[in-house]
Amino acid sequence: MATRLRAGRHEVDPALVNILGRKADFSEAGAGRSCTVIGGSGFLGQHMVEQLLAKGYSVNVFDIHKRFESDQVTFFLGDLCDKEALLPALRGVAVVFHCASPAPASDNRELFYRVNFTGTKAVIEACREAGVQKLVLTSSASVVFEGTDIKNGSEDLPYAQKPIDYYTETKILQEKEVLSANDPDNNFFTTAIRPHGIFGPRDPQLVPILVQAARSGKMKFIIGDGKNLVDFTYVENVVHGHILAAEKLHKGSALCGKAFHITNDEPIPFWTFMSRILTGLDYDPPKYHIPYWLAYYLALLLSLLLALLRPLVTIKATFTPMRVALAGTFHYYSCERAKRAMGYSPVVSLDEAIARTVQSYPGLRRARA
Ligand SMILES: NC(=O)C1=CN([C@@H]2O[C@H](COP(=O)(O)OP(=O)(O)OC[C@H]3O[C@@H](n4cnc5c(N)ncnc54)[C@H](O)[C@@H]3O)[C@@H](O)[C@H]2O)C=CC1
Ligand SMILES: CC(C)=CCC[C@@H](C)[C@H]1CC[C@H]2C3=C(CC[C@]12C)[C@@]1(C)CCC(=O)C[C@@H]1CC3
Repeated sequence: MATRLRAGRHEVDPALVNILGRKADFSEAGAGRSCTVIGGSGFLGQHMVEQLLAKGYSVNVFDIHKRFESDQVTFFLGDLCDKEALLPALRGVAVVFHCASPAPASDNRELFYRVNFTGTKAVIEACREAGVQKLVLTSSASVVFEGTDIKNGSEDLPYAQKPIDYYTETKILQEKEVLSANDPDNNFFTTAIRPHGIFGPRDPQLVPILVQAARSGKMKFIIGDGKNLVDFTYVENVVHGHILAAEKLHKGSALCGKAFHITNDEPIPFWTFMSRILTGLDYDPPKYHIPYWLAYYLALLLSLLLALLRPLVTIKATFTPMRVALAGTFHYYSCERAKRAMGYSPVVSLDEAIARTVQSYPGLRRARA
């Protein structure tokens, strides 16, 4: 069962109402200003909540954890796999944003399947039962990535037949469920946002992992020639894409049952991005090159060795074939479809995004001797 942590909703601060002088709206007819963010305690989820409140929406958060305080939000604590727990958080809202997932690093196949696949089916059923009109899923651009180059990939690329990991395999299953649930006859509309490499203040993964690698002396090598372009997307742009999607999703719109890449539209060499974050925090950037194929086979060898040793010891490698593929190949995507269908364009440039991100992690800055 979900635990409701606060009864009743507060009106938002009138100063935060949008610039047109009226409250923003998810519905054509002007009825729906309420939404639920499933996964609203997470990195992306918290940024979603902040921007939704700033635009004048009223917001419920449904999450297995409560990680922030706000008297403008109604919190519901529960597991999204439990439809009965979801229902109280979904009744009376126009839009559900589903951005909950176990962390990829948890490396737990059973959990990925249960939450991302069967849990998402529970979310869809609960939306239908609660009379929600729109469901916006946070998917991932990696659903089409197989570890080989993708340059300016469009949404027409087929789903990966060999996804890079099991987490991504369940993101594919999840996206298919959500898109096929689009049901205009019953006034239920679905869409999926596919971000890539989300970063920004309070991200618990990218910057902290990178700094940890730098502090333990593992950030010396550039895998490949360092020219491979990748999308890193500032969290506020990802949120902007989600909110636009919810606003433009209605009967007959081009968004119904479709997936959309949301990127910064400024692909950058993977190692330039890493170096800019590292130097911004006073760490040395990697400078020695190691050929891609050598790094890949070394990582493969290491993972085979660890698999052989697994009955005796369990060691989690930082240097894995999947990470080598992420760090050494091109994988950037076109967001033209989102531009056309929902009028998307990034609101924060990559330069500004990197500056804000670096500035937001004073505790990770290198201590000067
Ligand atoms: N961070 C990234 O670079 C990318 C993330 N995504 C997707 O974006 C979404 C959000 O990711 P992040 O904010 O980075 O993750 P996060 O780990 O910070 O947030 C996920 C939230 O989901 C909640 N959650 C997990 N299992 C739950 C359950 N059974 N019931 C209720 N709540 C549950 C967690 O408590 C957490 O608050 C995920 O769907 C992820 O797959 C997609 C592409 C890239
Ligand atoms: C584009 C994208 C999906 C980025 C987010 C994931 C990153 C957190 C990882 C992607 C490649 C990783 C990587 C390392 C750290 C974490 C990533 C940047 C290492 C630098 C860790 C130390 C090593 O031994 C080499 C790794 C290369 C790849």
